[in-house]
Amino acid sequence: MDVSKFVSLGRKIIGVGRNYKAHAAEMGYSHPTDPVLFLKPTSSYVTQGNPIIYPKLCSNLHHEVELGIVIGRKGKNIPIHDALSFIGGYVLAIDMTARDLQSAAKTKGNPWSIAKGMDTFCPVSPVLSVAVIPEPQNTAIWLKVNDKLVQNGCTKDMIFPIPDIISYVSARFTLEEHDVILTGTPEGVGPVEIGQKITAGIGDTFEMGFEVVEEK
Ligand SMILES: O=C([O-])CC(=O)C(=O)O
Ligand SMILES: [Mg+2]
Repeated sequence: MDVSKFVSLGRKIIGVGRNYKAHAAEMGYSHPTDPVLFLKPTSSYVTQGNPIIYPKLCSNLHHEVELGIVIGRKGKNIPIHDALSFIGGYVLAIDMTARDLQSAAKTKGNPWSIAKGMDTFCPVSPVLSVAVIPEPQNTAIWLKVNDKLVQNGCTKDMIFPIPDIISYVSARFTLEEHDVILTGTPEGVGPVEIGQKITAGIGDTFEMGFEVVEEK
């Protein structure tokens, strides 16, 4: 699968929040009893070679490194035992979050759409084949800000494992080919600043870099 193809197809980006206990703890969230879902528009995609834009409307932009599942075929009400067969590949993604806008939305009981969905808030790798990630539930994901390692997690620490997420989402939204599910971030989220370089990777298998620039 070619990332430029699925970006242009304009499918869904579904985020799962609070899926790692240590991240839920660092944010002061209670332990969720069901996956917490949100959506990002496809206009938030940004691929390597292009910068992350720090919006003028935001004053606390955070990084959240995540493993993204790329759906390989259409499915509705997918049973947990069959869920892995709906995976067409993976992306490494950064769920960029305007933490100030998210906090304000939480206080008012408003949705997170703006905080999660502004332009360039979904940096993604090219689609990685399933063969590249043989153990998706035991894979290291990490993120550096200017060469300082700030997130260093493992997908084994997910509260809701990948098959459960796919099943849960598909009971609510029909999953379509090339949809992306962001599976949540491990601990260590924090701010990025204009001029910084963000590097994220999957163990020592893959890495990608993005520069943070001011909105013009
Ligand atoms: O904004 C948050 O903390 C929720 C979220 O996306 C995550 O846990 O990955
Ligand atoms: Mg996230």
